[in-house]
Amino acid sequence: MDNPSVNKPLNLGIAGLGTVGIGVLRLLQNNQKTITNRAGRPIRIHAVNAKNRHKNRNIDLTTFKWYEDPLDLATDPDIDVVVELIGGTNGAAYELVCEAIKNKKAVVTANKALIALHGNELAKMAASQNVPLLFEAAVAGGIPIIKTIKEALAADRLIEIGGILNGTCNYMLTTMTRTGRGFEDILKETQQLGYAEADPSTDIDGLDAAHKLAILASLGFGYTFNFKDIFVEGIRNISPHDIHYAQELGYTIKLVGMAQYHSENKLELRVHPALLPQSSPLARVNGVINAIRTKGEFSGYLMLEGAGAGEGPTATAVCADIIDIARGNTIPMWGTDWNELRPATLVPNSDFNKAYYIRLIVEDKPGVVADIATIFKENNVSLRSLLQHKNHMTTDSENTVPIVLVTHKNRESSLLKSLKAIYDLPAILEKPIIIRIEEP
Ligand SMILES: NC(=O)C1=CN([C@@H]2O[C@H](COP(=O)(O)OP(=O)(O)OC[C@H]3O[C@@H](n4cnc5c(N)ncnc54)[C@H](O)[C@@H]3O)[C@@H](O)[C@H]2O)C=CC1
Ligand SMILES: N[C@@H](CC=O)C(=O)O
Ligand code: NA
Repeated sequence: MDNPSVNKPLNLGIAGLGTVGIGVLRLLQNNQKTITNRAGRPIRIHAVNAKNRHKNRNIDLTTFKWYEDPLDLATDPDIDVVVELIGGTNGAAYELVCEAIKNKKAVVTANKALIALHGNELAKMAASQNVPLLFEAAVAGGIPIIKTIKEALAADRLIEIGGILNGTCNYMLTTMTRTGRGFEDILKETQQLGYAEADPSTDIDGLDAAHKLAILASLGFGYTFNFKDIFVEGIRNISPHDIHYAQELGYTIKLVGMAQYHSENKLELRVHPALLPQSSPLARVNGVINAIRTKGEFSGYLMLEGAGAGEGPTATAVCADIIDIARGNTIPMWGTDWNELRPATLVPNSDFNKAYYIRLIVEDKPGVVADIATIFKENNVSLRSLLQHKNHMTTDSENTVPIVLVTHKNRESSLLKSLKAIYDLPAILEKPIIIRIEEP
């Protein structure tokens, strides 16, 4: 087949020279010959942009044109593809992507926040200008999950997608589990490794995982929904004590992002810490590694695991998109026309139906356990186990004791109602800790 663009170089304009941007420059330089062969044409960096031209990045930028304003990349007639690696949803990144599309440039971005919040609007713009907009790096860095859903699973209807979507949280929880160290202590170390978002609260409070989950759900199920309706809870309240008790019960604590198809126009999307049975495949995914499992009506279960963040893996995903554009792959952004996506509502957490881990700090005196059990009974919450632990959590009182409860599957509204009443008991000394249990 004749391809008019064979051997014509593909010219890139790259905005953002941080962890991912520098990774892309290095990868394109190191593997230039292989990439040219596989792309079928040379791929050249024409111009770059970042906030600070003079920062030492240990890489030679003198052969590229430098723009002070990222929007100049969108209007430069010599640029074919704008690569947005700035991050964030407002301001520079959004404007650059819109301007690039308006100027009929292909766009590659690693920006999950942008795609999660403005994806459908951008898909519509890209379709109207007939340009590709690719974002493999935006979900789970180097794991080729976007391509897998869009291409390999294109024939199937997915009913579940989820897993471990944030490398920073997974690294932190893994290190807390291995060392018994506390949350704050480990946070700084994680930031230095280059995995965390510019504002680490985006990672720790679950927002980054929610961005990725929203993209996976739109792509995999074919729906749009209100991003704010995703249930999101981060890992700030996870203590080494809960990690320890969970281990005693045969579980590991991970931050999970789960999307489930419930019925026509109804989806369940949630991000929260969860107790996973130690024998489950996700429980064994440690460190900065991410893992995503899909369940399709015909394909069944499929799990992909790999580096969800970091310079090399993320750059590989960005460059794969660039190579796709060079090859002329023009699959629409959501794998289907943007106007094929239907609106869905999301299940509120009060309607979740899960098993729960609960930790209470109680005054050790007769009748407390009976009072707790009565409240659960009144609210129709069924318990699976109750363990009273020797107190190694607090030093202030010998009469204080942790109680760890595990429930069967219950409606979350009933559980929350019970816990509110339990917290009102005078013998309950701290706000109850609740962690959902994710069982296969
Ligand atoms: N770091 C990682 O492992 C991963 C990051 N991502 C995504 O990739 C994107 C980039 O992330 P990082 O490289 O980690 O960020 P970073 O903070 O290391 O780099 C951001 C770059 O953008 C530039 N920049 C910021 N504001 C700008 C503006 N107004 N105009 C021009 N340039 C501006 C900065 O100078 C810097 O060069 C984000 O969307 C992030 O979510 C995706 C997957 C993994
Ligand atoms: N901050 C993210 C980086 C990539 O998406 C993470 O920790 O997973
Ligand atoms: Na990816």
